[in-house]
Amino acid sequence: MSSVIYRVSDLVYAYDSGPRVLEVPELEITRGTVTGLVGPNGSGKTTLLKLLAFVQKPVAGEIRFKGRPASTFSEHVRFAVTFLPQTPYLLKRSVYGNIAYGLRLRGVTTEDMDRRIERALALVGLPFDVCRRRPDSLSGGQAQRVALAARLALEPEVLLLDEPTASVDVESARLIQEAVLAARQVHGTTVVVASHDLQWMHAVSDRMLQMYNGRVWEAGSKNVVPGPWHSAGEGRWEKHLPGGQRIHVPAPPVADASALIEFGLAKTPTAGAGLPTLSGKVTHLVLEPKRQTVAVTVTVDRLTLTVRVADHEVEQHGLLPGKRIPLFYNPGTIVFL
Ligand SMILES: Nc1ncnc2c1ncn2[C@@H]1O[C@H](COP(=O)(O)OP(=O)(O)OP(=O)(O)O)[C@@H](O)[C@H]1O
Repeated sequence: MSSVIYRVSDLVYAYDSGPRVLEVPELEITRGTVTGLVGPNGSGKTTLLKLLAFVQKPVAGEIRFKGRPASTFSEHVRFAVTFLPQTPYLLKRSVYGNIAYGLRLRGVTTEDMDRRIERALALVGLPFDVCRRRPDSLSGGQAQRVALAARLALEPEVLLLDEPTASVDVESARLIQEAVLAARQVHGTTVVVASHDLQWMHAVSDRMLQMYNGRVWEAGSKNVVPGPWHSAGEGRWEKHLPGGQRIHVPAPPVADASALIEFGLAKTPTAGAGLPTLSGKVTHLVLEPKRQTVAVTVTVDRLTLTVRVADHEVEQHGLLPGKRIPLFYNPGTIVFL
């Protein structure tokens, strides 16, 4: 069995006849992993999740699921993939009725039903007697956990979650995190989750993808740097930062295009030798425990950039908030979005 569960190629999506809101030349998702999608509002996270859920049809390109091309009506994806939208809808019936609904559709028998519902509720930290309650008597966090339990009860191969912790309390966010990790561990569920909660994402995801303007790339040291870019003559282009520093780029397609730039920590005399550098101040550090890395946020004039370093480098180089550090970049590798 291949370890790749999704293989996306040349995917394009646009709503009605509007502009392209998603362009993914290639993307693979490995079975049994948790992939986090991060990006600003409108960057395309929900759109990508809906395409992976096969509830929307791409304008162009293909999504292969378990090695086979899949469409919105494919039999082999219908029961394998389940999607929890940002504001899940609970039916006007008891909690039990809500969770049982999907199970009945899949032909689960009555004896199995109670066992699966109890197990799913336990995964999200709710007792079985919540079954009698009506959705309108639940708090926002409980309702979100019931909606998640309804998906977990299906023991799906793929669980797609859109902002599962957006409007829940801290305890619910923790329980949702545990439920996601348990689903992966117990059933080998592949999870793709979009969230703005970076700390939460770092705790659950094996891999993080960054989205911006409908594009996707591995999150890490790449930063979106907005224009405008100014011509410096002789084919040279640069951004003028308010403190007087400049970022040199290849010719942009339009003067206000955004550039994708990878920065490195110029920590030794040889790292980034010969490449241009910027001087910035460390503002905060976020531990990424699963990767044993730390995301270092650095402010360069008024531009906020992120650099990823191995966790041992933090101590080694005394990276503390307030410390001034040099960052290098390679103008030859810069692309425009
Ligand atoms: N139903 C729709 N009709 C037209 N355009 C849409 C529709 N839904 C989303 N869009 C547009 O598609 C783009 C991507 O939106 P999407 O909801 O996928 O982003 P997102 O990253 O999930 O945002 P958020 O973090 O706010 O949920 C945006 O420009 C948005 O305005």
